[in-house]
Parts: sequence; structure tokens; C-alpha cells
Amino acid sequence: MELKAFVEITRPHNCVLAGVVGVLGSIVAVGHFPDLATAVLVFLVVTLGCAGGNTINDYFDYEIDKINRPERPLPRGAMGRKTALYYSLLLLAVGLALAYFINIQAFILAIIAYAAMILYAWKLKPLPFIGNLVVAGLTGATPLYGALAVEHIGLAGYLALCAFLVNVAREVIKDIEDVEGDVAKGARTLPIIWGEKKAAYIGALFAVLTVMASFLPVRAGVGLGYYAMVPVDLIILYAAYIILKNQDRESAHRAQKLLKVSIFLAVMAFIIAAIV
Ligand SMILES: CC(C)=CCC/C(C)=C/CC/C(C)=C/CC/C(C)=C/COC[C@H](O)COP(=O)(O)O
Ligand SMILES: CC(C)=CCC/C(C)=C/CC/C(C)=C/CC/C(C)=C/COP(=O)(O)OP(=O)(O)O
Ligand SMILES: [Mg+2]
Repeated sequence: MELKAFVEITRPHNCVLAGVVGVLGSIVAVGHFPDLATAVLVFLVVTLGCAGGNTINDYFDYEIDKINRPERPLPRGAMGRKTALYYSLLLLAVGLALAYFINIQAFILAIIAYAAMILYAWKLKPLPFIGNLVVAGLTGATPLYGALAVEHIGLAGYLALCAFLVNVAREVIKDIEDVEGDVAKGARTLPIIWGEKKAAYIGALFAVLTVMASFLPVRAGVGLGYYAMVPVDLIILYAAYIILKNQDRESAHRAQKLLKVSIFLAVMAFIIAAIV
């Protein structure tokens, strides 16, 4: 057993980014930084939820990951599967306990989101496109979580829409990348039942929809910070071009990684826009 596996299996880069997006949701909802206690609780509930969701995802994906992601902690033997299961449930239990101290709507949304992550990992992932929508929906719920914590939605709705759309695009393109392992396990993902070309069209469509939605906050008159969104949109459109041009594993990997970079840069742009 490797102790670092307890951090690695949570995919800390995703969890910290998600936690920042949760607090960003609070900020853009009310136009200023929330009180420190609320910000810390929102960050922890989202981060622990994402950590528990990633961990239980790897528990259920053990067979697929042995083919697609053999370097991950479970397939490489760095952690036992049962340990991963109990560890994920502990992370989620602590997150729920903290959500109770925010407010009732934030506590209820945490219960729904955590249950959806477990259900996704356990049963929904093999469902064509439904699995993608669940993951993207959870990712879109992240800024809304911060907005619920401050009991106001405001611009967090635009942030949630962009998060949802870009993650639908990324999840579909990740499925194109993972076709080999998914076929071996009998998963019925979009590229497997519709073909990789049609799945690429769906992924590219949601990428274009993300670019269109990214200007909504500008229409709402939000400041100069939103021009930082232009390079983000160019990266998203380039990712769409790559996956439309070629649907092999390498192209899908490059496209989905570019979308991940666009997510990180977009979050920085939203933070600049919220501060400027
Ligand atoms: C215009 C534009 C792109 C706006 C961005 C909107 C926004 C705030 C996005 C943030 C979404 C978010 C909460 C991201 C958290 C981290 C993340 C990517 C979660 C989704 O993870 C599922 C994925 O399948 C994990 O795979 P991998 O990243 O390869 O480990
Ligand atoms: C709203 C609240 C309280 C929490 C949300 C927490 C977040 C940000 C969830 C969104 C991200 C998410 C759903 C993470 C867990 C599940 C996950 C890793 C899905 C993707 O897994 P796979 O489809 O198996 O793809 P890979 O394992 O190959 O990445
Ligand atoms: Mg997985």
C-alpha cells in the first residue's frame, strides 16, 4: 500500500479546481467574497465530494481502468479496492457533515450530488450519453452550490451553464479516447453505439455551445475581465476542430486535455471578472 495513493486517487487537481469553482459561484452570485466560514465550508464540501466521487469511481472502474488507465492506484496495486471503497465513503460522510453547517438547501444539494456520484460510478456510467450528462450536471452544479450557500443565484447561473456544456463536450470526447477499454467491459458509450465520427460531432456541438454561452455574462454587462474569455473560446474551438478532424485515441486525448486547460483558464477569467 502506498500512502500517496490516498491523495492521488482523489485527483486533487480536479478537487481543488472544483472547490475554487464552488467559492467562485458564491462570489459571482452576490458580487463580493462571502464570509470566510461560508467560503471554507463550500470549498470543503465540494472538494470532499469530488474526492469521494473520484475515489468511488475508481473502485467501480477497476476492470476498465486495468485496460484504459493501468497507471492509476487501484490497477497498479497501490491501494486495495475495499480500502478505496471505505475511504470514499469516509470522504463523503465528512463532506455531508460539513454541509449541514451551511444551510438546509446546501445540505440537500450535497445529499443529491453525492448520491448522484455514487449512482454514476455504480450504475449510470455505461448508459449512453446519460452518464456524460450526470457528470456534466454535477460539474455544473458546483458553482450553483456556492450560490445556494449565499442564498442568491445571480451570474452563477451562467457559470453553471458553461460548466455543464464544456463538460458534456469533454466527457463525450473522453469516451472516444476510452473506446478500447469500454468495449472490453461492454460499456455502451456514445462512440460505441453511434460510432466515433457521430460522437465527435456531438462533442464539437457542445464545445461550440459553450463558446456561445461564455458571452452571456458579457451581455449581462459584466466587466472587462470577460475579454479574458476570448483565448479560452479559441482553445475550445481548436479542441472541436481536432476531434472533428480525427477520432483516434491520440486526437481525442489532445482534445479533451485542451478542454481541461480551457476550464482552468476560464475559471481564472471568471475570477478576474469577479474581482475587476
Ligand atoms: C467557458 C468555460 C469553459 C467556462 C468554464 C465553466 C466552469 C466554471 C467550469 C468548471 C467545472 C468544474 C467544477 C471543474 C472541476 C474539475 C473537473 C474537470 C470535474 C469533472 O471531472 C470529471 C472528469 O471525467 C474527470 O476526468 P479527468 O479530469 O481526466 O480526471
Ligand atoms: C455540487 C457538489 C456538492 C459536489 C460536486 C463535486 C464535483 C465537482 C463533481 C463533478 C466531478 C465528478 C462527477 C467527479 C466524480 C466522478 C468522475 C471521476 C467521473 C468521471 O469518471 P469516468 O467517466 O470514469 O472517467 P475517468 O475515470 O476515466 O476520468
Ligand atoms: Mg473512471
